[in-house]
Amino acid sequence: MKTNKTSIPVALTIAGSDSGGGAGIQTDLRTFAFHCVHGTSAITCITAQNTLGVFRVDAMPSEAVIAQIRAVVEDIGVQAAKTGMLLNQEIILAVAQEVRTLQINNLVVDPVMVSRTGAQLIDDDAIQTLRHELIPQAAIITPNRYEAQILSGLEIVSLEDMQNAAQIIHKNLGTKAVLVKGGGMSGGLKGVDVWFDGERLEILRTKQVETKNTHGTGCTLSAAITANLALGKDLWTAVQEAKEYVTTALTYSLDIGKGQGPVGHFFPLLEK
Ligand SMILES: Nc1ncnc2c1ncn2[C@@H]1O[C@H](COP(=O)(O)OP(=O)(O)O)[C@@H](O)[C@H]1O
Ligand SMILES: Cc1ncc(COP(=O)(O)O)c(N)n1
Repeated sequence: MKTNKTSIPVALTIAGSDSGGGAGIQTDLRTFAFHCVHGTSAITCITAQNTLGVFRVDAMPSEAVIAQIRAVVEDIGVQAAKTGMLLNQEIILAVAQEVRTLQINNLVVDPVMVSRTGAQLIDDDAIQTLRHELIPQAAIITPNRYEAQILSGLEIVSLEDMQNAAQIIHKNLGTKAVLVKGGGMSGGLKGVDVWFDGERLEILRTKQVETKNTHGTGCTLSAAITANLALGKDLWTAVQEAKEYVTTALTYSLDIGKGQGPVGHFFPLLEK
């Protein structure tokens, strides 16, 4: 049988495993695949997790995280990368060092600290390291409401607060662009995100999707941005298209488990 040798963009996710398959590495790889981007991974930790919550977290040794990143980048090469749940200070330092040394470009940092169910997903001392070592190397960071509060020091209840937080985070943390996500907001702001890149302050609005099944929205959005960057799109286009992708995935979210089910990626197949 003849094989087709296909050249394809490659993206890397450096993140945690979600046993329930709704967030983390599992949803990142799925998102890459639905963008026709080859997905590679460096696993930072293993969570025992389902639609009801996170029950246990086991960290990978930082040397194992470093080895995975090097194995991928030195052989296959990546056009874009994202970070998700990095868990502790040692892993964040290791990742920041590798990103610098291997000159990984197009880095999307999803500063996973607190889930929308309120579960803390990172050690307290790791937040400072994330802020000073990794975020300055990012093309874009994508904090949710609670993460934006931690990074900006502002309490966020209104659209104006989201706009102020995006500007403060951009000024203080040295990233090229910031997207403050509104999934944790109330008062009609759930589908509303705020972008700031030092020049343009933009509001990305979509319809608010009425579903309890929102597990994995943040991971899906940052993975879709990463996939779009790997495909060669500029940052603003990558964000706009990723926002459309996550909105559709929410519309097709999966009613599985007893709690918050995951967003659904199978919409192109279901619509056939
Ligand atoms: N109910 C909803 N309707 C429409 N968009 C939503 C809804 N919930 C979340 N989103 C969108 O999903 C993306 C992820 O945001 P968010 O849920 O705040 O992130 P995280 O999962 O990190 O907490 C954002 O683009 C946000 O606007
Ligand atoms: C392993 C892992 N990584 C990230 C998240 C955040 O998920 P969400 O996209 O719902 O904010 C999670 N719950 N588990």
